[in-house]
Amino acid sequence: MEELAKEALARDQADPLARTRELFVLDADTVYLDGNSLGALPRAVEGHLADVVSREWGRLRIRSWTESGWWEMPQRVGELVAPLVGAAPGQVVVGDSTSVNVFKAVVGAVRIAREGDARRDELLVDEATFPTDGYITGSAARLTGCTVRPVAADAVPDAVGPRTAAVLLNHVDYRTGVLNDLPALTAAVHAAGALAVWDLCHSAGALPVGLDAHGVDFALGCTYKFLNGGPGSPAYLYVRAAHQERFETPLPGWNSHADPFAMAPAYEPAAGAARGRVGTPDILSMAALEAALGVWDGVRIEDVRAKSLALTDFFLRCVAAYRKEDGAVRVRSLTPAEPARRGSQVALLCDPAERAEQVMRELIARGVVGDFRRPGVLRFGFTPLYTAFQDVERAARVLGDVIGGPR
Ligand SMILES: Cc1ncc(COP(=O)(O)O)c(C=O)c1O
Ligand SMILES: Nc1c(O)cccc1C(=O)C[C@H](N)C(=O)O
Repeated sequence: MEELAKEALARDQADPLARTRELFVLDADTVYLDGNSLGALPRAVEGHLADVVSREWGRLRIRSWTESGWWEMPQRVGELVAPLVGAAPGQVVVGDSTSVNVFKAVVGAVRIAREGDARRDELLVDEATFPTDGYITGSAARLTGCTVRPVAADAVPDAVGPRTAAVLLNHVDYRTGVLNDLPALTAAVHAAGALAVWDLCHSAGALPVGLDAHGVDFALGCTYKFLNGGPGSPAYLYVRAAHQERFETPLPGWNSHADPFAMAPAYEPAAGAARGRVGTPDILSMAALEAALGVWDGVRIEDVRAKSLALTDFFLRCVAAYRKEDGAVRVRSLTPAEPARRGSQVALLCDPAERAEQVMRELIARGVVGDFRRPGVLRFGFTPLYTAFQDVERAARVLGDVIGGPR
């Protein structure tokens, strides 16, 4: 087993992304593998937030809406997210939560689909979706007179048809870490004349997305996972340039008006990404996100993907090497070994499932932080900008110890 520790050291020494770890606040005695839920704190955030609070808010006060660029922040920070998801400028706006952006995107997509064919009255939703997407799509369906049909992502090409208005899919499954085939599924949705809406929460910042290249219609995601924006940091909405003129938001707040300060009684939508705004943006959270996105300077998402796959692959190998066949708890990976099907997390199903929560508690007590999802899944997220191969080896070794005791 010393071999694996030696390999981890050598791989860290050769890692072209090793320098970015220094940009984060981490502690030496903890292996943090929960960046797929809440990313670690980038060092630059604290000083930037202090300045925004003390100078921009404290001294400039109301002037900051113009002088500190607060008003334009949703679009400006959107332009920082755009290259990470493969979007040319002018298509991404930051604000609100993922849940709220699911609502804007799904209703917007239905309205556009109906312009083409008023009979389209069905929404397909990834049956394994993170719950909020399903709940919100259900409500969007009731409001637009659609029905919702949950389907497995792989079954979308067979299920989508002439009645389908839009399909909501998750790029990476939050529970299993399965990476869905965004190019192929988007193409299948389009072949049926419907629109594709993608939730990128678990892929943005971990792997290339290619929204423009693959013709995605709408996309949204949170910024507190692999984009490290902080707890509750604002989400983003992508509306493909070709749809922006026809995008009729279901939440036409005054910030999305063509001339907000006209305070006009009649609504006239803004052009471009600003149409996805609603009300006053949360400046402090958005400021934290803006500073956090600085860690991407000079980083290529392709390099991040290469390291992500190397980390998850190495973790699967280490887990296989360190687990004991006759241990108290057996684990089986729900995350595909096939790289093209793998996001940036590994989900291990415990047998017996009831032991999983206790296993994760024990791991955390021993300095390895992942999370637990019912009924018996241990989730480990790998953030290439700060996860080291030595972290991976240590996490698997501690896991082997925790699950390897007598039955
Ligand atoms: C795929 C996915 N969608 C949505 C959310 C959450 O949305 P919100 O930021 O609105 O809580 C999460 C995680 O919390 C998620 O994993
Ligand atoms: N958004 C979260 C929160 O507000 C509290 C605790 C966890 C979360 C999460 O991000 C959960 C996460 N989306 C998941 O994949 O399970």
